[in-house]
Amino acid sequence: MSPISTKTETIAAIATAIVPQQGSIGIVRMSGSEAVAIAKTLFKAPGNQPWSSHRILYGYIHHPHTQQLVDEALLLLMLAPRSYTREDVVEFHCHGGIIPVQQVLQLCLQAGARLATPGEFTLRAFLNGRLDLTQAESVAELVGAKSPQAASAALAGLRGKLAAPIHHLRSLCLDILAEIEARVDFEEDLPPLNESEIIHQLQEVLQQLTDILDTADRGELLRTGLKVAIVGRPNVGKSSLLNAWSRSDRAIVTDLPGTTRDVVESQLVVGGIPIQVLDTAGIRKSDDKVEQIGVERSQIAAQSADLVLFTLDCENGWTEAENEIYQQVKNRPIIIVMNKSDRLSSAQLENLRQSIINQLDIKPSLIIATAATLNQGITDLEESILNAVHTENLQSANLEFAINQRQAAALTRAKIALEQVENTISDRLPFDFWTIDLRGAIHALGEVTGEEVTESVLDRIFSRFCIGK
Ligand SMILES: Nc1nc2c(c(=O)[nH]1)N(C=O)[C@@H](CNc1ccc(C(=O)N[C@@H](CCC(=O)O)C(=O)O)cc1)CN2
Ligand SMILES: Nc1nc2c(ncn2[C@@H]2O[C@H](COP(=O)(O)OP(=O)(O)OP(=O)(O)O)[C@@H](O)[C@H]2O)c(=O)[nH]1
Ligand SMILES: [K+]
Ligand SMILES: [Mg+2]
Repeated sequence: MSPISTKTETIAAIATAIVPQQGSIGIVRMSGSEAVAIAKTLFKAPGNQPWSSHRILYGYIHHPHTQQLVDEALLLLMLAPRSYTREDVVEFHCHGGIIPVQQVLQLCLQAGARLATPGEFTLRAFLNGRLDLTQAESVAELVGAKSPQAASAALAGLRGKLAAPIHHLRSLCLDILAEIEARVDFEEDLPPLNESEIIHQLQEVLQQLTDILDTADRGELLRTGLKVAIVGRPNVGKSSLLNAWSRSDRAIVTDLPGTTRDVVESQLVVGGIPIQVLDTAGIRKSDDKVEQIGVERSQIAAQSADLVLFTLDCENGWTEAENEIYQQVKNRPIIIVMNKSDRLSSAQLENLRQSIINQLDIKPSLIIATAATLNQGITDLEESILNAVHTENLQSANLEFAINQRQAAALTRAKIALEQVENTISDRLPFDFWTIDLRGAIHALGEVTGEEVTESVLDRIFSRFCIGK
């Protein structure tokens, strides 16, 4: 055990995904004061391989009492403070699957370690000052990333690209607070406050906060993504569209109207945005009890979607049936999909497009043509979706990280508090009033970095991690 580490409970967990009969290597890790001592009772390294930090040892894991052989493995030792948690860390790199790692974990627990709670390794990295809270949150976001773009934003966060400016802004606010507080306590002994300088600094902080807050929409898109519902009357080709788009046979397609009875889901990624696509039952009045429930579910799906792909059959054009359904969904963001475009000449298609534009008063970029069964128009569909969610702003954002909802909420509180300070100054209220809101802003910034955060907030954040992280 390294001299600077104090005694800590030793935790253990399987750090890799466990899948029966799969995964060539599985890792069990331990962190805490007893990690090395426990490892030494389980792991025998032939020859004289030194147990020194950042070394890999080769050997065998045995049951400490029966000497029963459990696995042939590698052991990685990282001694405090040079480890992820800043405590002594031992990793057993075992054979994959589920049996070796579970047996090794059991041995660690029997030898005195306790099973780690979700995110507890990263919690320790945070509590021991290796990561601030934004970096710790980025770890979970990186693991949960559904696209390379989401991973890249998380990695920027992990590398402190958000932490650095927030720490900087907080310390600027602390400096301003100190300046003002000095006047509250010793007004007579000090030169007068340079008010315009303070106002200038506040404006600077507010501008940076605004830039950072502008990454929230991108964060939301990259993390949560979009729910897109394909809606329309029966037989227009909704399920065919889902299949063409997801390059699968996910949904049943037949020439019978009323084929889809329940909502069918598929996951896609478009421009880095995870998209949950819902194919729905064609909307019409029906005496069939099952179909009627399906239609109700279509309506619920449309209302819960971020975007509705309102699909029609080009051959039938825009009919009264379309009008009726459109009335039900027009409160949602909509893209009109003219499917079965292969059934029309390009002149006819253009006429249909124009008549829809005239009737609905809708932006031309929100009407696209597809021929689902021929896999045509999918690229246009995706472009139109990215357009509809304004990703041009998202891509030009020159900040690599993207804040999450918790961070956005706290930064908004900080922004409002600083705007309040500006008001207090222009209203010429006494210094005490300035400091109240300034402290509020400092506190909110501290909630982002984790310098001022309650146990329950930490619990909420780390409980979303997986075990072993
Ligand atoms: N096997 C393994 N792979 C892994 C991890 C791990 O813990 N184990 N990681 C876990 O998430 C990530 C890598 N992150 C890590 C971050 C810091 C340290 C570490 O030991 N840092 C020390 C020593 C640095 C040095 O020697 O220069 C330090 O920062 O003091 C290790 C892994 C991804 N891959
Ligand atoms: N020519 C042509 N036929 C299509 C196209 N898309 C779908 N179809 C055909 O239209 C019929 C209905 O397709 P589906 O995908 O089942 O339509 P749906 O809207 O899901 O129908 P319901 O689930 O019954 O509401 C099938 O026979 C498809 O092969 C297309 O782009 N062009
Ligand atoms: K059908
Ligand atoms: Mg269908």
